Amino acid sequence: MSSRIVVKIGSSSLTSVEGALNREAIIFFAREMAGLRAAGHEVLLVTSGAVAAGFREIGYNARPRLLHEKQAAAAVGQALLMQAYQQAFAAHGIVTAQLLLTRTDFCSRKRMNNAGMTVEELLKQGVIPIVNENDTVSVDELKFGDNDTLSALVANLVKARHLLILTDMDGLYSGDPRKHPDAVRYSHVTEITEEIYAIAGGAGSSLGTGGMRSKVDAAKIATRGGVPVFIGKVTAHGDLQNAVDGQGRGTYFDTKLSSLSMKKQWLGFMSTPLGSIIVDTGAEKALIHGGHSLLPVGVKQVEGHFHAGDVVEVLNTEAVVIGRGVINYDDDQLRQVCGMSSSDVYQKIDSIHRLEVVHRDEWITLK
Ligand SMILES: Nc1ncnc2c1ncn2[C@@H]1O[C@H](COP(=O)(O)OP(=O)(O)O)[C@@H](O)[C@H]1O
Ligand SMILES: N[C@@H](CCC(=O)OP(=O)(O)O)C(=O)O
Repeated sequence: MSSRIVVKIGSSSLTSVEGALNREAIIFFAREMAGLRAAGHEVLLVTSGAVAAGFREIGYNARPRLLHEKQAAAAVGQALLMQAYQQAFAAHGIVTAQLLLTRTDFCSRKRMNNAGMTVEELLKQGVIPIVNENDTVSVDELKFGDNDTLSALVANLVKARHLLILTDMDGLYSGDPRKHPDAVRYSHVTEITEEIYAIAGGAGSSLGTGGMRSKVDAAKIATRGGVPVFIGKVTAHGDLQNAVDGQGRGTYFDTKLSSLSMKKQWLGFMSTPLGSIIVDTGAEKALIHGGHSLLPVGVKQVEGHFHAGDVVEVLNTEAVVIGRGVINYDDDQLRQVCGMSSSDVYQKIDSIHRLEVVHRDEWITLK
């Protein structure tokens, strides 16, 4: 059956430790993706490797750590990366397109929809869109950093049938196999729990950025959007097709039965919160388990400057983020009424459009 597939390839699979593009690897992946196309699938590629491919060329001895150095290396490496993909796909008669995206492109629904429409047109014309983060213009606090999150957002945007995150490890293990050789592999994860996060650990190889942790983050975003995820290794002919067919060397993450609406996906994973509020345990329960709206009485503290209609992050008393929502108050209004009963709020403020601080329809649980 034909379907739309997003393939994400990490730096560790595309470059050597010395900082050069592994052209053989690119030729191999292009051939495998051409195979998926020949089998009737639509393919989108999210690729890392610009920094890794460019740092030696620009004159650095090791992968740079400073933002402006990484950006400079990416500017050199991105051109090399695209040139290599273009040549490799052209050998199979496939045209490629470059899409460089930033987090802000997803924060604005208009820009996101425009990107979506461009992708649709490219796929319609038989082109393979090749996506990377626009490293040159991304500032630190608005960076995806790794491309795992980006691939999940792209997969949700195009309503992919599968997201395949390819890396140098054949899936998620019970501990980092580099440090724990006796770790065992999970072939299937039905729910991404705290335990799964704990074993995914910190940053990854010397070439990559996100490690397993960011891949699990990505799996959470994609599966909540209704896209099943594979994290694993593709090194031999047929591995990629096997990954699509459920026979891959890696870990499969199931989708939630009821996938989130695009509106809630945007709220949870693409919007930029402009402030945060801390709520008490009663309000936490009401929001997470009761499916209720947040009322002023449950708000303990307000941080940041925001206006009604902005998105804020909601934290519990242990400072853990429990979700995000669209706020119905300006921050100074909310400071005046936090902890108050609803009747007192009406007396304190003359004109409120809504009593709820965050309405349940404008809320997403992230805990
Ligand atoms: N529990 C785990 N299971 C598998 N790999 C893990 C785990 N914890 C950490 N890792 C590390 O994550 C690395 C992959 O992440 P990364 O280097 O960012 O890859 P990429 O460049 O492909 O995105 C692996 O090489 C491995 O060392
Ligand atoms: N946009 C960056 C991606 C950074 C990175 O290393 O990502 P990844 O290998 O996916 O963890 C690049 O192309 O170098």
